[in-house]
Amino acid sequence: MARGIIIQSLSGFYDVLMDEKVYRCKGRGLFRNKKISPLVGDVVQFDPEEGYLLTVEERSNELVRPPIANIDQAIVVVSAVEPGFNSRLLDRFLVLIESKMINPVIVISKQDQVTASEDIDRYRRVYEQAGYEVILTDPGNEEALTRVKDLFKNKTTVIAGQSGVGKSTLLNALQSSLFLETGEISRSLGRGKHTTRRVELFSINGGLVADTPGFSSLDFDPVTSVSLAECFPEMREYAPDCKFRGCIHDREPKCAVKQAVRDGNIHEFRYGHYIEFLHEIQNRKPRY
Ligand SMILES: Nc1nc2c(ncn2[C@@H]2O[C@H](COP(=O)(O)OP(=O)(O)OP(=O)(O)O)[C@@H](O)[C@H]2O)c(=O)[nH]1
Ligand SMILES: [Zn+2]
Repeated sequence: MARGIIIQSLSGFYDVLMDEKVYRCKGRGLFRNKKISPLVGDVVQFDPEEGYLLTVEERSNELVRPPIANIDQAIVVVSAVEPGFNSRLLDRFLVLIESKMINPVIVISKQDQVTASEDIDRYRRVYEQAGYEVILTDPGNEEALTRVKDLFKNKTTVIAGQSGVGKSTLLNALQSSLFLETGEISRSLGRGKHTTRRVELFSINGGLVADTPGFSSLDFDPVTSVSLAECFPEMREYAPDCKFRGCIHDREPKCAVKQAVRDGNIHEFRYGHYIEFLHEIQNRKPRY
């Protein structure tokens, strides 16, 4: 019996990667009966001679859009300009990624077009202080591209970020064999065209990367008001010192998180976004 990772699925067939070879397999009635639908990223046991999937191993996580399982890492791309740096949107991506137990890394693109570099530098420091790895890139910066490339080793990675921030451009610069389409940003609409569609995992520097943007949906469905603070690494550090158990760091007295904001150890805009997201979650309509 052999063990591999599904890197592509197309109309009933699954391409399974094992030892740098791809085996085209069929699912089996077994899966349909058990209502298991194999996903790209699934670790499977399979029969390489007959070309059949046998079992799907338990997933560490899964996304619905794009449909992909067992993601270790998400590279969140935000651009410094066009579209301009948006910390609220970045924080939304970070919360969703953290809530799926995926490790986020922040890439700030288009550094070659930056005029007010001190602003971007200030953001870099805030996010580094919060506990994130931050890499400033542009297609000509070999040193930064090498840092990004080194992230992929032995991991399954998705690239996330708003349209037009340069996700395809970054992947192209990393591995020209990926040949992703890049679209000129549509200035009139202020957003790029969606040019990346399929879900497929590509080998890159000893790991796998999805060629489609991760997290096309940005609502906080699986996040509760109690679990939200755990999606902010700098809050995880202070929350155990809050006076009240179950403190959600909003109106409670003797809150260690709010104290850390006053002391300047947690950045104010990060806390502000936390409160915004908290109220959004508290006000969401229950679903029946
Ligand atoms: N000057 C400069 N332009 C960049 C950089 N990165 C991307 N661009 C340009 O920005 C535009 C959008 O880049 P894409 O790579 O298509 O963006 P994307 O995030 O893949 O967009 P979607 O496919 O819509 O999600 C293209 O015109 C790129 O040439 C950069 O670092 N510097
Ligand atoms: Zn608190």
